[in-house]
Amino acid sequence: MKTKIFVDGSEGTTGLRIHERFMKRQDIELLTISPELRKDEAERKRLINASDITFLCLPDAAAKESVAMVENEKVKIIDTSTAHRTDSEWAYGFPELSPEHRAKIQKGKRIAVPGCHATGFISLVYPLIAKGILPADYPVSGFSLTGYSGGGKKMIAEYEEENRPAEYDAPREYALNQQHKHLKEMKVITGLKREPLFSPIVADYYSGMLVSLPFYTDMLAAKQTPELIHEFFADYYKNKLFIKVMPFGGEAEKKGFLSGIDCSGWDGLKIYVTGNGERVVLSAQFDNLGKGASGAAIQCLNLMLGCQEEEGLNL
Ligand SMILES: NC(=O)C1=CN([C@@H]2O[C@H](COP(=O)(O)OP(=O)(O)OC[C@H]3O[C@@H](n4cnc5c(N)ncnc54)[C@H](OP(=O)(O)O)[C@@H]3O)[C@@H](O)[C@H]2O)C=CC1
Ligand SMILES: CC(=O)N[C@@H](CCC(=O)OP(=O)(O)O)C(=O)O
Repeated sequence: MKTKIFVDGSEGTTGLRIHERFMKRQDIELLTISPELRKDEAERKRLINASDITFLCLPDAAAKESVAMVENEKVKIIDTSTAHRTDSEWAYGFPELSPEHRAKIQKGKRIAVPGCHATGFISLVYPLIAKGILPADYPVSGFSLTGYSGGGKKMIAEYEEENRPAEYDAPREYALNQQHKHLKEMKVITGLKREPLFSPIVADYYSGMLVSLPFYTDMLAAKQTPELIHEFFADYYKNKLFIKVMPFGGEAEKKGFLSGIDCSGWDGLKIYVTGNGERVVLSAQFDNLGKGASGAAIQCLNLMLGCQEEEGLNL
């Protein structure tokens, strides 16, 4: 029997990507909403309760409203918004972090898909804290480059507007008040004692991310070198389809540049370890719309359905 799926917010950036990926799948029956009714509460409620699994691709407030509409206790929810990511009743949709995360997604009825910046940050910090390499009270800081699709339909329209301001031609730092919406999940999911100092930067390309976090090696729990940290990550993410730890001293270092766009259109995440004996930089490179949003959401769905984890994804 086919799994009935409804995408609430199917005309948004993330919703469209999720919808597109289902077009080719034989195991799924898509429940669709008429465009003119897509914000109609009664129609959304009807479709949510008629589905086996509903994806929420909505702003936070609307995502909370949708969850409150669930009356059919069999309905499972995969929420791409920030609304439920630190709620312990929800599974955090990042299966590579630990066997416990994977199991909670497989058995779960409520799954929160990680935020895009948070995906890169947590892929780097969670393993280091879990294995005692990074003290939980380390003052973690970092920055993150993102394509403008990370800002959804509104930001896409602003960047693609013919008479846009000249400042859009250059990368722009934001979240200057240090209150970015992903800080909470970065702290709660990794176990850090405080929220990191985190500076996102949006630039003039459609999609792709590069999250980079610097560390002093002598402030880590045991004597570390970039080579040892590289070995650690390669082992931690060994045999993971969606996470590749790139060779130490490989192509990127030979070129001398890491780009924010390299993983655009790909659903996995690459990790780089660079630096020297005193200072090491860990970087996660991926697509904000792939492993940072719709790719991660579909990966969670596949785990819940018990099918191939990579079904319908670009790897
Ligand atoms: N873009 C990205 O890289 C990522 C986005 N996310 C998250 O995914 C969610 C969706 O984001 P994104 O796709 O970028 O946003 P968009 O703004 O592109 O899309 C949101 C969609 O939700 C619709 N919508 C708004 N309110 C309601 C409502 N009350 N009922 C039904 N539909 C509604 C909007 O309608 P309308 O078309 O009229 O505007 C729009 O189509 C957000 O929570 C976002 O933070 C997560 C990870 C990455
Ligand atoms: C460029 C840009 O504005 N990007 C968004 C991130 C999009 C995202 O990941 O949003 P969720 O938290 O809902 O997952 C931002 O930094 O707020």
